[in-house]
Amino acid sequence: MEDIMKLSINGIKNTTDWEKAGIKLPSYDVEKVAEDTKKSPVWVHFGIGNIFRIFIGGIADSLLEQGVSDKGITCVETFDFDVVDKIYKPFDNLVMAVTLKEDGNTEKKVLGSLTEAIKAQSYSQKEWERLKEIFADPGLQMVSFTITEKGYALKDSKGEFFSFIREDIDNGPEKATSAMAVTAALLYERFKACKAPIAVVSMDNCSHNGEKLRNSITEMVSEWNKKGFVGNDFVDYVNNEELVSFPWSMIDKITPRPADSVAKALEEAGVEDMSPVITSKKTYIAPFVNAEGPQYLVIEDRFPNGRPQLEKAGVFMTDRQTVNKVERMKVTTCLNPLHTALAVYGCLLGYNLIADEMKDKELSELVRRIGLSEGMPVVINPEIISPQKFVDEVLNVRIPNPFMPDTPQRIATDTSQKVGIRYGETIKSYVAKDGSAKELIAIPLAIAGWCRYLLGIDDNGESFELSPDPMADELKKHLSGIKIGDISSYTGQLKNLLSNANIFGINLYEAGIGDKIEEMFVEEIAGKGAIRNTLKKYL
Ligand SMILES: NC(=O)c1ccc[n+]([C@@H]2O[C@H](COP(=O)([O-])OP(=O)(O)OC[C@H]3O[C@@H](n4cnc5c(N)ncnc54)[C@H](O)[C@@H]3O)[C@@H](O)[C@H]2O)c1
Ligand SMILES: O=P(O)(O)OC[C@@H](O)[C@@H](O)[C@H](O)[C@H](O)CO
Repeated sequence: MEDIMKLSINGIKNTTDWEKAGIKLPSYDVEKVAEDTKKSPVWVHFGIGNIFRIFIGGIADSLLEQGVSDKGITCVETFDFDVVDKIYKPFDNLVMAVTLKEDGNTEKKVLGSLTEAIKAQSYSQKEWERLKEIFADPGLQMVSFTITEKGYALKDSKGEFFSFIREDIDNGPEKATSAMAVTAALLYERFKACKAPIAVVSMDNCSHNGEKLRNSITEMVSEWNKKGFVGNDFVDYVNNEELVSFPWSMIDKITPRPADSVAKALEEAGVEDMSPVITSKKTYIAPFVNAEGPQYLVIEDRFPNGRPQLEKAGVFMTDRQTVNKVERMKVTTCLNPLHTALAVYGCLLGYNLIADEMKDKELSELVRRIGLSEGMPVVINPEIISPQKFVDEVLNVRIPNPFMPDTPQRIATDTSQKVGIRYGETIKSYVAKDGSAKELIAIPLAIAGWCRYLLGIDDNGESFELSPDPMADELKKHLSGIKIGDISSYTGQLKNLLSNANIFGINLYEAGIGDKIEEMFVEEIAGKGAIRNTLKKYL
């Protein structure tokens, strides 16, 4: 029996057991770093889930290990308070980072760089006052975000404010609840306290993420201004990029939900209480995070109050144009569109592991065509990373990594929020180049697959649970009346969806592929096995 090791500040004091188990520990003084960071915070992060913990937390850990920084990250959650209560507090904010290599080896390191975890609840005076204090500190340099794409949205697909955003607008900064309102309210505190500059950095997978974050924050502030909650001087502060900058970024590291197999291996090595939890808000999280080794973070170097030496931890610091090119390369052509195709077809064809799908002749061909034949011709080379090398690594090393417990079900989450970026941008590039996107086959097939996925019935006729999506109810309504095995039940139900430029970034009929997608979809509802047959026909 191994000695029991507890992931806690006291637990990691007995270094020998951890070393014996092959788990690296922080060489810096975790308690001192936490104490110093609480006294003068420099970096706050919102959306403190899996990728943040291993990748951004790993960057801060690396800077501490190298001695180029003596501060960690202050973690803030606006959405899922269970994350703080179940995963941060019981483990003294420590993270067990597990890297799953392609050769089957794993690297394990405890990260001590997450120094405080705060629930942003404006109704809880203690936590709200603490947040105000942090934002009032002139030394605070940056606030970053991984709150998922939907965390930035203020309006629904009809262009109306969501009801929770409407409440945030009506209730003003003191009662903010959503991530955007909380951020705007805390920037207001900073403005009132010191007017010091700050960088507000989205690290989510959305195209032009900095612009998206900026638009949402400035819109919230403008609505509050109209209602008299904040003055014009604050509006000017938030709109002045010399004072409040919104750098663009590109982030890349496949970070699956925590796997039971990894929890078991850690427990067998002697680390106690490693079980994953699924919170009531459906965050899949554990005291550990499992992820692949490759990682890329590219950030626009626009930090008006200075910044940690991120480049020392492998972050590419560059200009906005280069970030935009890298981001387009990854999110719109070389990685995420492939992922979404594998997500929807994986659910339809009964897969539970992305790596297994790469052994499937049709699915492997589908993503090769999306990335290599259809995506690559419209990629603009960002120079700092080679698109060809990048896509080759994605297709041949990263997605097929058999040790990565990544699932189509995870990637299928919130697809309605992503299709516009993952496919719409490439479709628009073809329209700009050739006048239409008619020559595309694999991308329309991926979109038809998503529509077919929304029926929640797989290729064997068995029903499956759709992954969460904020538009799920609305989308299901679009498809009402469609029956598998009865192609006459299709009477044009997809037309509203496929013509919705809010979802796809472009009206797909105007792009010349709406009819083709309908045709593929109808072929896919013909009966059992129709999805497989359709893939074979087109690939
Ligand atoms: N996991 C990956 O492979 C990966 C890779 C690159 C980029 N990303 C980006 O990071 C995001 C988060 O991924 P993750 O793996 O950490 O997910 P996760 O589920 O582990 O964490 C998501 C975090 O965002 C918060 N959140 C969710 N919805 C929110 C909302 N509406 N408003 C505010 N906060 C909200 C959650 O509470 C949680 O803290 C992704 O959506 C993507 O944009 C993820
Ligand atoms: O994180 P999401 O939900 O935007 O998308 C799911 C995956 O495609 C994504 O997480 C990838 O794993 C990631 O983009 C790789 O860097």
